[in-house]
Amino acid sequence: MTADCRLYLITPPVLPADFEHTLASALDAGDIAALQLRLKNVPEDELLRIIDRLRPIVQSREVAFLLNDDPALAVKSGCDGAHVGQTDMPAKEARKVLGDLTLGVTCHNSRHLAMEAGEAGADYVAFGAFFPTTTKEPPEMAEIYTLRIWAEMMEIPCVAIGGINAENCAPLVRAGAEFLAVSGTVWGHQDGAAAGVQAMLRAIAAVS
Ligand SMILES: Cc1ncc(COP(=O)(O)OP(=O)(O)O)c(N)n1
Ligand SMILES: Cc1ncsc1CCOP(=O)(O)O
Ligand SMILES: [Mg+2]
Repeated sequence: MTADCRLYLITPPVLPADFEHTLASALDAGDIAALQLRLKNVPEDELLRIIDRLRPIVQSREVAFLLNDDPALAVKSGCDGAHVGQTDMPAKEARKVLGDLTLGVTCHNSRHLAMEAGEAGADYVAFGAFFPTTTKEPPEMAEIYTLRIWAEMMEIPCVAIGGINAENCAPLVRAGAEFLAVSGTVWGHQDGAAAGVQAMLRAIAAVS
């Protein structure tokens, strides 16, 4: 099953100057399902200012604006949802905080964690890291088998993440990932973020 695999962008760990412009060019380069703001160790007031700057750019393009780690701040700041990991807020609590907003949950390489996330009300589950990445030190690597079985058996959409690029994404698309979450391959693309998005979209479309 290769249809309907969409791109999910994660911001760089540190936002470069004029990121608004880069972000807009990436979002205008092709179909993007979501943008996750993922910044660590940034005080809440600064994060709120950043959200106020970036959220309209994303939401005006009908792209979901998701906040990493902090469901309460996501609600407070008008985001479309939040992504929580296993050591952030428990998924059940995150669902209560978010109401009807989108909830994504990190499940590493575990279908068991993904089942629990689904029972707690997750809108998507994320498996990874599938490939080496410099964006984060992943606690665990994930197997394509985990993704394939989940996609075959379960209705809840799954996101694949970790070191994904245009050259290595085909097996994840073939395994049934509904979304590919990428950061480095887009923001670090030698020809700019728009070219990074287009390379990913071409690679996804080429899978048959
Ligand atoms: C889509 C997506 N998948 C996984 C993660 C990782 O979340 P987490 O395990 O909480 O690690 P941090 O990203 O918070 O360092 C994610 N953010 N997004
Ligand atoms: C947030 C996160 N969680 C697991 S790997 C990863 C980093 C994804 O970024 P990249 O696409 O640059 O590997
Ligand atoms: Mg987290």
